[in-house]
Amino acid sequence: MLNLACSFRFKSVTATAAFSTDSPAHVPCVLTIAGSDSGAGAGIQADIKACAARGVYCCSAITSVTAQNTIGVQGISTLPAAFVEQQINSVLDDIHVDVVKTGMLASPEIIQSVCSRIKHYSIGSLVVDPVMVSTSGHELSGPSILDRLRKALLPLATIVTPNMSEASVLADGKPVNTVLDMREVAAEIHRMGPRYVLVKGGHLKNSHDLVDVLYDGSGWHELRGSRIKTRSTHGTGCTLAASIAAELAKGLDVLPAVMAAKEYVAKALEHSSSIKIGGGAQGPMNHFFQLADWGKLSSRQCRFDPRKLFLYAVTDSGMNKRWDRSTPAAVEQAIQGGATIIQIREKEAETLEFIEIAEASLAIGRKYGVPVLINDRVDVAVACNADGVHLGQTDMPVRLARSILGPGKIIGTSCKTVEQAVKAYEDGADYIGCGGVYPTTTKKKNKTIGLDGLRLLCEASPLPVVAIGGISAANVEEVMNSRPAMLHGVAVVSTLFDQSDVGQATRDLRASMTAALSESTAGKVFS
Ligand SMILES: Nc1ncnc2c1ncn2[C@@H]1O[C@H](COP(=O)(O)OP(=O)(O)O)[C@@H](O)[C@H]1O
Ligand SMILES: Cc1ncc(COP(=O)(O)O)c(N)n1
Ligand SMILES: [Mg+2]
Repeated sequence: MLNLACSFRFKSVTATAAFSTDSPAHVPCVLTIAGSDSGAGAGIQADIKACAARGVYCCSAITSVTAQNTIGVQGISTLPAAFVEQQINSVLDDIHVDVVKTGMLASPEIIQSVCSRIKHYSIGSLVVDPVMVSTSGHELSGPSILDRLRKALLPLATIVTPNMSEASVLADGKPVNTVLDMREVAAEIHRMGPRYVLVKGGHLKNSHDLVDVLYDGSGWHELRGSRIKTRSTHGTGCTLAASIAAELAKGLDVLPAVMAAKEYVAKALEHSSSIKIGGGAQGPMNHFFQLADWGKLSSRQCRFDPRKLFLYAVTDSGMNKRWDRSTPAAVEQAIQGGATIIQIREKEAETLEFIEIAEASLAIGRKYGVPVLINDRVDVAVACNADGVHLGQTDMPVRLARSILGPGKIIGTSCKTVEQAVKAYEDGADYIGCGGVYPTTTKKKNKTIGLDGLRLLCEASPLPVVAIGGISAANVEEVMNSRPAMLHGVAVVSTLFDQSDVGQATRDLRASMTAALSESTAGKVFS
């Protein structure tokens, strides 16, 4: 548990501001203009759920009402454009909306009305999900809308998010079957006016990985994720677009917003594979898999669980080479021995080799549910969709890394002083690595702060702390018995990896930690 005394001291200023009556906090707000899905897996219903799950308020203007379920679409009733316009006026005349998101717009007249309202209310952030065919394969908007979509709506869009078949239709039937096709069609659609184009790869065939391609007018970002085996894919596109709108409403730039939204959709899919709603081929997702209160999520996705810091294994390429074993093999042995979090530290590897090592280690971590972080290299972490990064004081600043990685990734940073710890908290870090507690050869020129330095920082830190530096089974009891309030674990390098048997070394360390815990008298910290 976090020590409230410590965290309260640093949060008291924030807490006062957050609860002061004279300036109520601004709640990020999205207006979705889309169709209703009676099955509630897609459309307006998905948008409102996704926004709520992301901590954002969502208003709605309904364009069509569909009789729909997990089997398909049984009927569509499209509303008059004037009434869609009236709904939009009602919202925007009264409520401050940060981002507008459009879904199913089934007539050219409705598109015209939407464009006129976007201009009239000077909406500066617009996410267009060009819904044409539902995931169940039913046409939702026909070719009659294409002209207005391309010429009137796309030029107003911050980002447009077609799936592969929608991208093909927008590009006059150009085949879109491969990632290369996705890159090319994204550039073609970009020429129609949107600032960003995200071609979604959920329908990529014969590919273990899923790739979404984001094009910003000058370069492409291939956002990879593993395909999740589930029937609960109804509404994935709506949910992604609404989540992007929610992240933009919270102030993220487009790339981090897309990445945070992808992360959310992937987690929702992972948590939905067990739910069984409806009898059709595509069931809905569980948007609320991480139920949390409004305030917490709007600033950051679910809080980092500090228990993950308990036995923190930091790999070392030199040691693994010395013992003639690959880093992924060492990672698996450490996890099997009881490591609770992994950091891939590759000081000599070239970028490609680092990415390959990281991807292989991530696959192992995901198999055991153990987070795998990347040391220093945010670019490598983005490239392999790692669970997060650990940054030194001279690496990329935490605040910048947070803006790139979004709220869903774990960011740790090394601190020796209380000032560094407070700044890490203010900049959005999840935990602090504090050391070197004892002299160590693993990190050159590393000032040793001793147990006193560790205790001093832990007592003042607003974030969970993991101790690092020369820690082994021989001295871990002393570290744990010092029991500073925010200490949640120990990070070790040579104790595990400069050994012939990593698994056994990990088990020995864990046994010493468990023994120290059972004898300790101070309050529970290593929970
Ligand atoms: N089975 C899956 N596993 C992981 N991600 C998926 C899966 N299916 C879709 N996605 C993701 O969901 C988002 C929506 O993609 P897609 O399903 O192609 O859109 P649509 O629902 O509009 O057809 C994309 O980010 C895509 O990568
Ligand atoms: C009313 C409505 N709007 C949009 C979709 C697209 O759903 P998906 O996100 O699966 O492409 C849908 N099926 N129904
Ligand atoms: Mg879609």
